[in-house]
Amino acid sequence: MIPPGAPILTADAMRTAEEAVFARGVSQDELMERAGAAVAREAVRFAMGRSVLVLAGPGNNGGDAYVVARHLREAGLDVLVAASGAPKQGAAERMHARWKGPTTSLYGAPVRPVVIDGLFGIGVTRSLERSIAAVLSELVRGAEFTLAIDLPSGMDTDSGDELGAPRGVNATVALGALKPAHVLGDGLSRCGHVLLADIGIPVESAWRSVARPQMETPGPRTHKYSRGLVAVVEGAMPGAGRLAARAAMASGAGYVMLAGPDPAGPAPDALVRRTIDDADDLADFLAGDRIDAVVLGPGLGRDRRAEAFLRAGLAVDKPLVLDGDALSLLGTSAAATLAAREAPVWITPHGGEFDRMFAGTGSKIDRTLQAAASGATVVHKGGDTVIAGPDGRVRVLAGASPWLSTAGTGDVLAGLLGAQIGQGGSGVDPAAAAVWLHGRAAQLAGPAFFADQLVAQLPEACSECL
Ligand SMILES: NC(=O)C1=CN([C@@H]2O[C@H](COP(=O)(O)OP(=O)(O)OC[C@H]3O[C@@H](n4cnc5c(N)ncnc54)[C@H](OP(=O)(O)O)[C@@H]3O)[C@@H](O)[C@H]2O)[C@@H](O)CC1
Ligand SMILES: Nc1ncnc2c1ncn2[C@@H]1O[C@H](COP(=O)(O)OP(=O)(O)O)[C@@H](O)[C@H]1O
Ligand SMILES: [K+]
Repeated sequence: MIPPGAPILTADAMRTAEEAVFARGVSQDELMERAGAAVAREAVRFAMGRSVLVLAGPGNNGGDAYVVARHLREAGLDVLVAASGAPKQGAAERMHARWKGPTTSLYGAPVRPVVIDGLFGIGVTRSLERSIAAVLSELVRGAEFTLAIDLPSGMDTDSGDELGAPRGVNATVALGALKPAHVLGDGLSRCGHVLLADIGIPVESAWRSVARPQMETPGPRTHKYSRGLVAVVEGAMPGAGRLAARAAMASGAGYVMLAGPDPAGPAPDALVRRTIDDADDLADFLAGDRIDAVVLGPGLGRDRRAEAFLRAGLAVDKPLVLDGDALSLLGTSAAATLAAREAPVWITPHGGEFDRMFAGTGSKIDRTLQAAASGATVVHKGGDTVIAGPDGRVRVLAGASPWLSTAGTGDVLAGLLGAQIGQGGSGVDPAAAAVWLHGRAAQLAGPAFFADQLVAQLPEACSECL
């Protein structure tokens, strides 16, 4: 569980935000006291009177840990600090000096039912030594509940790669803002529930976790065309196009058309079918005045006809979603092709498709932003779905149901996005709305669902946004 709509800051950006607070006259001690008090408030609730082992490292994460230990002791709990080297300077050293309770070495610390992990936070620069990682892992495994201060110790803050962090942390209190490691990669399985503590650091960030969108209830003047006409292009695998079309229908589109060489098929009857003979025919159809958004790629195929359909789609001056086979066809020329297009375009690659289209360096957020420099809004899917716009805005949905890893759920997302952009909106906002609805529908569907059943949950997910 990740706090929705929360800012995400890199380690450097967090330090800059912290400096601004110091420049306004807040002392380092005051900020550390706030951080420790915020973590202690959560820790007391979870400890429920059990004895606590506070792990304290040599840096500021350790400084926070000594504050937590003091508060928990004042609350009447039995607290033991296990230190890996005492802090030598600054606020952390002063917090260490204020700790009057028992302290032991990290090595040889006893297992206790509650562990507070304050060894390392955003200052980790290299993999933990094996001996530290092993002790940490053992103490966490032996505990009934572990709460990490800012991050589980041994995470790369900006990429979410684990650098020795233990498994089994139940909750993490993110200080001041989320960091990429709370929402990316290994962080998804290492942080447990992520709680966010406001410690009075003003944070500005173009990067945020996805929040529940606000949808509009149709009014007396609404008609089917004003709610968006979405055209879904069907190809070699008709089921995929139909899933996308049904997802658009079940998420608020006023009118959905399925266009392809042979668009007949099972219900729903409300889906309007249009036979397309060739790419010229498709271009004429898509250019029609009424069409607000085009979805192209699910089940399209990769043959010459599919290529021609893709060219026709790219040439149309309408908001466009490219998914699946369309992305495979774009391949390594994706960035150039997308940059050449003037009308808005969204692409929805999974990790494999993304890697076939873009090189890129850095974290998943960095690489998705680099891809969005092509002018497309990029929805880089996975357990951590990263949405990046050409304007530099980023939205991340972390921790969606892993049951989504079933064929056709990507087609559903493409249709959902078609419905969102058919109703207006640009860049990351409609993409974040589509990804939220997709994730919520998956929660509602529970375990072991298949893509059709995900579509069935979309009206319920929409009802939560009204
Ligand atoms: N920024 C904010 O807004 C606020 C930040 N606050 C808190 O500060 C935390 C960041 O503190 P920080 O910068 O002192 O770094 P931290 O995580 O304690 O680690 C540095 C120490 O660990 C060591 N070390 C590193 N890697 C290692 C390894 N692999 N193996 C072994 N050692 C390793 C490193 O040693 P060195 O690399 O110098 O040898 C250094 O001694 C942040 O997460 C939050 O809790 C709050 O108090 C207030 C608001
Ligand atoms: N382990 C997972 N946890 C959360 N979401 C996942 C996971 N695996 C896949 N998903 C989501 O499921 C969808 C799968 O899309 P995709 O791979 O394109 O499937 P398909 O092409 O079969 O429709 C994406 O929205 C992705 O984010
Ligand atoms: K920590």
